[in-house]
This record gives sequence, structure tokens and C-alpha cells, in this order.
Amino acid sequence: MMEFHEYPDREMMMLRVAQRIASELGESLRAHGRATLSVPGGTTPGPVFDTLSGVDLDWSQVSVVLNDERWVGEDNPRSNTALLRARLLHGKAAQAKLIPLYADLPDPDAALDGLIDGLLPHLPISVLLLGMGEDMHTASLFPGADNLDAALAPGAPPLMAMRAEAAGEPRITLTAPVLRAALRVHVLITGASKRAAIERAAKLTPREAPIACVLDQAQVHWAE
Ligand SMILES: O=C1O[C@H](COP(=O)(O)O)[C@@H](O)[C@H](O)[C@H]1O
Repeated sequence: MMEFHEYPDREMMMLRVAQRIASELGESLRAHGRATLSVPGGTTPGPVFDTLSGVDLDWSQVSVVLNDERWVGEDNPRSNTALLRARLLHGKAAQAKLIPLYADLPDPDAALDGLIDGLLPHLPISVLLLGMGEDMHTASLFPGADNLDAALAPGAPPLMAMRAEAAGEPRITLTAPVLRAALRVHVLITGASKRAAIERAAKLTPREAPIACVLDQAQVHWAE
């Protein structure tokens, strides 16, 4: 069952979620000497990144990887990597190691093997923050996407290329086994329609509602 946290406003939620992530990263650093944080792109998580970037942690031992990336260069406003550099990987968090999910190659399929090699030493994810679209996609696991079934399968590789009508450009995404292996899972959503969507998703299969693949182990954070 998902654990649902409702906050009085977005500002409070962003602050509390950032504090929670910082505290969980601190626990991983104390226990293992290192930690991996995975975060979404899109329009929602910026304020969490703003707070996290100023937190006192041994960021030099923290690896940061996106949940997913759109296949565009960093000069494109839709680049999740550019968002990460602008809002998280500066200040104290500038010391963190960015694990890339993009390479300057024509499509994600051509880059996949190299990106997987770069990611593997940083798994499992210590703290996973996910976003969700109103269509119940998370990372770039979109309902109806070309590789969705393969990415939900227990034996899926850690990263897969993904194409879907709603996705716009081709994407690269963490797959369900990597998301499910994360030690802590948080979902950050805002607004009435995403609340209705996640309540609907809890009654559907991951094939119908990809966010459902982690809901049994997730803390969901919501504010209007
Ligand atoms: O395309 C994406 O969408 C989801 C949700 O984004 P939001 O703008 O509705 O917050 C995001 O979690 C994912 O990382 C991103 O690539």
C-alpha cells in the first residue's frame, strides 16, 4: 500500500521532502560511505533541488542520476540534465557525481550500452524521487510506449530506450527492476488531477498505469 502524505501547501511540501531526502542520504553515507540519488526532471521538482543543493552532506560521495532523459542536448530547454545542473548540482551539491543519461549520439539505442556501463557501479539507488504525469507515467515509462512491457519485466536491463506518442522526443529511462530495487522511494506530485490519477493508478496494473510498479513501496507526497 502506498503511504500518502498531504501538505498544507507546495512550499512546505518541497522543503519537507528535501529535508527527508537529505536525511536519508546522510543515513546511507554513514552506513555505506556512499549514496546514489535518482531524481526526476520535468516541471515539479525544482524547489526540492534548490533546497537540497544547499544542504551540508558529503556530496563528493553522492552519485546523482536522473530517472529519465529526453533525447535532446543540454542547450534544449527540455533537457532534464540541464535542469539538474541549474537547480541541484551547484552550491554544496556541486561536489556530487553526475551519472549521465545522455550522450551526443543520434538516438538513445546507440548510447545504451555505454550509459548502462556507467550506471551499474552506482546501483542500487539509495534514495529515489519520482515524478508522475497526469497520464500516470513515471520516469519515461509511458502507457502504450513501445518498450513498456520489456521495461516492466523482472529481467529488464537497468536502462532502456522508450518511445511514446505522449513523450515527444525519444527517451531513455530507468526500468522497473531498478526503480523497485531502490532502498527508499518517494513520489512528488501536485494538483487535484495528479491526486486523482495516483488514486486511480493504485487500482490498475503497471501496464495500464506505470507508476503502479512502485506504489506498494512508495511514500507519495502531495500538495494542491
Ligand atoms: O517527462 C517527464 O515527466 C514527468 C512528470 O513531469 P512534470 O512536469 O509533470 O512534473 C517527470 O517525472 C519525468 O522525469 C520527465 O522526464
